[in-house]
Amino acid sequence: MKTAIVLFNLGGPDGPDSIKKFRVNLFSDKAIIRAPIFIRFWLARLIARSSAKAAEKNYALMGGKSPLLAATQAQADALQTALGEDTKTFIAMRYWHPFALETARAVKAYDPDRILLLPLYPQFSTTTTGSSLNNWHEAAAQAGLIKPTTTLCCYFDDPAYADAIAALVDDASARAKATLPPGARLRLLFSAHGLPESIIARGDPYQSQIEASVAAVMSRLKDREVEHLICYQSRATPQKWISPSTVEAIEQAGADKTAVLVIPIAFVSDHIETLVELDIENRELAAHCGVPGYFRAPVPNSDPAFITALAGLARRALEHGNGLCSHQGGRACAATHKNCPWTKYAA
Ligand SMILES: C=CC1=C(C)c2cc3[nH]c(cc4nc(cc5[nH]c(cc1n2)c(C)c5CCC(=O)O)C(CCC(=O)O)=C4C)c(C)c3C=C
Ligand SMILES: [Fe+2]
Ligand SMILES: [Fe+2]
Repeated sequence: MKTAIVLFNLGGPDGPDSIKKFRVNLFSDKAIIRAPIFIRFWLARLIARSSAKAAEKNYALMGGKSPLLAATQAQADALQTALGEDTKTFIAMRYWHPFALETARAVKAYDPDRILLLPLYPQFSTTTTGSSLNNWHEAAAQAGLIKPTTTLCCYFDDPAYADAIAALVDDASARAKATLPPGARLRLLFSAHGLPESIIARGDPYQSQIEASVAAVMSRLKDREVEHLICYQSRATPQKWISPSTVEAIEQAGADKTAVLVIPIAFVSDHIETLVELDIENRELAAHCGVPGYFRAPVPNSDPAFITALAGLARRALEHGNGLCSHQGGRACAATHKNCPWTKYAA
C-alpha cells in the first residue's frame, strides 16, 4: 500500500530577498494575528516592517537564509528510510516554499493509497499545527487531492519522543558539568516558543502540553532532582506574552550565580531561534548578567532516537488511528486523549 507522509513546519526564507515576504506571510495568518482581514493586512506589514532590520541582521548571521528546510529534508529522508519502500515523505511549510499547495500537487502526482499528516511540532498550538492543518485541507481541496487521511495532531508526551529528548539532555548535562567547578549549581531552562497570553486564554492547549512534555522528560533524566524551570522565548508582537521569558530566566540565573543548560523544548530542528537567539543573543546576555556557565542542549534534528520515535508514531497512527494523538477521517481520537485539540480547532 502506497503511503504519503506530509511533514509540516513553519518554513523560513531561502535568501535575503525572501525575508520580508516570509515575515509578511507569517503576520498575515489569522491564526497568528487575530484581527479582521482588512486590519490584519496593514498590521502584518507594520509589524513586519518594525522588526525588519533585526530580522535581516539575524538571518545574515546564518548566511542570509534559514537552515530549516535543509534540516527538515534530512528528517524527511531519515523517516522515509526508517519506514521502508512503500512510504514517501513530503514537506509542507506554512509561510515559505514548499507551500502546502505545491506539496498537495506533488502528493497527488505520487497517487498514494493513504496520507498521514505529521506536524513537526510535538505540542499542538492553534498558531502552528492548527494553522498548518487548516492550510493543508484548503490546499488539498484546491489540488483535487482526495485520499483517506490520518492526522497526528500532537505527541508531547509520547514515551519514545520523551526518551529521545531526555537522552539529549542527559548528554548535554554531563558535558556541562564536566566544565563546571565541582559542586557548582546547574539549572535546566526548558525554553519553549512563547505565545500571546490572549491565545492561551482562548483555550490553546500549547502551554499545558509544554508542561506535560517537560514532566515527561524530567521523569526520564538520570538526575531527576536537578533544578529546572520552564520559560518562553521569541516574543514577536507588542501584546503580553506568557511568562517567565527566557531572558528573565537568564537574568535570574545571573542574580542566583547559577549556570544554565537551555533546552529548546518546542523545536525539533535548528533554525534562527536556536542558532541566533539562544546561541548568540542569550549567550551574550548570560555573560553580561554574570551567569557562571551557559550551555545549550541540541534539538533532535535527525537524531536516530527521534526519527525512531516519529516512525513509531507514524506506524501506530496508520495502523490504529489512535496513536498519541491521531485522527482518521477527521474523527476525534479515542478516549486516550483528554481535551483533544483536534476536535476543538482543526476539524
Ligand atoms: C505572533 C508571532 C509568532 C507566534 C505566535 C509564533 C509561534 C511559534 N513559532 C514557532 C516556531 C518557529 N517560528 C519561526 C520564526 C518566526 N516566528 C515568528 C513569530 C511568531 N511565532 C517570527 C516573526 C518568525 C521569523 C523570525 C524572525 O523574524 O525573527 C520559525 C522559523 C525560523 C527560521 O529559521 O526561519 C520556527 C520554526 C513555534 C513552535 C510557535 C508556537 C508554538
Ligand atoms: Fe515563531
Ligand atoms: Fe486527540
